[in-house]
Order: sequence, then C-alpha cells, then structure tokens
Amino acid sequence: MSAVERGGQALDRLIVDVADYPQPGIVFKDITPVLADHDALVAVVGGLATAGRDADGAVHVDKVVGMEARGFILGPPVALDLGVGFVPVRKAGKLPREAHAVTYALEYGEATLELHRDAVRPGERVLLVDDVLATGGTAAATRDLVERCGGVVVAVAVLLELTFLPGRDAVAGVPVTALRPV
Ligand SMILES: O=P(O)(O)OC[C@H]1O[C@H](OP(=O)(O)OP(=O)(O)O)[C@H](O)[C@@H]1O
Ligand SMILES: Nc1ncnc2[nH]cnc12
Repeated sequence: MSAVERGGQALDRLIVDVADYPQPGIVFKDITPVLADHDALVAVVGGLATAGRDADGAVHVDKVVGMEARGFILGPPVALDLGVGFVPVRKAGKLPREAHAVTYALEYGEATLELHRDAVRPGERVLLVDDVLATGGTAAATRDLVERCGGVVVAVAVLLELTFLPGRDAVAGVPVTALRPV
C-alpha cells in the first residue's frame, strides 16, 4: 500500500469529534491531526485537487479560492498541485483594498466574508476549497462573491461534508467533491 493510500485510510481516525464546541449541541470536527500527518495531508491535497481536473486529468480551473481560516490551509497546496493561483476570501475588515462583502449564516452563527474586487477576473473558472461543508452558507456566500467579480464557481472541494445538513443544496448546480461524507 502506498503512503498516500495509508494516509487516506487514516483519515477517519485523524478527524476528531469534539462535543459541544463551540457551543452546546454542535459536534465540532477537528481536522488539525490530519494536517499534522504527512501521508494524510498528501492524500487530502491530492484528493481535493481532483475536483479541478477533468476525466483526462486536464486542469479546468483558473483559480482556487479558499475561505478563512481553514480554506487558507488546504487551498494553497491544492492550487500548487493544479498549477494555478490561490485567492483568499477573508472575514470582514481584513482586506486592505476595495472588496465585495456578503453576510451569511453558518452552523453556529453569522459572519461576513469579503473578496478583493479584482482578485477574480471576469470569466475565470474557480474551484472553492474548504475543510468542511456544513450548512453551505460559507460556500454559497463565496460563490456570490466570485460571481460579483464576474467569475464562475465550477466546483467545490471539501475534506468533510456533514450530510445531515443541506450544504450541497446551498451551492445547487455546482458539483461538490467531499473526501469524507459523514
Ligand atoms: O457550511 P457552513 O455552515 O458555512 O460551515 C462551514 C464553514 O465553517 C467553518 O468555518 P468557520 O466560519 O467556523 O471559520 P474558521 O475556519 O475561521 O474557524 C469551516 O471551516 C467552513 O468554512
Ligand atoms: N461541525 C463542524 N465542525 C467543524 N467545522 C465546522 N464548520 C461548520 N460546522 C462545523
């Protein structure tokens, strides 16, 4: 078995459930042990990058967009794997230049995300990368931001999908690659 296969198999052990965090009733999926395991990290980055390639292996995206904060960890290595650039979507008030802003609800609260207006060019094809797809609020807000720039979100790739929540519906029409549906 290759190191990458071993890493993939280890994922379930490396994703740790934390009850009642950050608030009662939420089971928080802690992915930091995955990041600390080289083989698992290689497997995850490679798995997420498949969402940016077609069946022949050709890259079909121009940019990877990752959402603060955990999309900043997984997005850049995926962008490097695909040979494209990475664009950060930040929480409110962090970007220094003119930005689009969208406020949205997530599993445990509300937040505002922002994207520099010139970070995605009109017509660019975007792969969204994040660790978790829960309600889909973050992904839908990011899609909105990309579209305000004139770009198009052609795929979403996440490590974990909470399948008891309607995350996929929130990004209807966009294919979602989830390495671990739970
Ligand atoms: O599908 P949703 O319901 O929108 O939830 C998913 C989002 O929630 C988490 O981020 P969070 O906003 O907690 O920010 P963090 O990465 O800074 O902790 C996670 O990293 C996703 O971005
Ligand atoms: N249950 C959860 N665990 C980790 N990240 C999340 N983001 C939204 N819901 C989450």
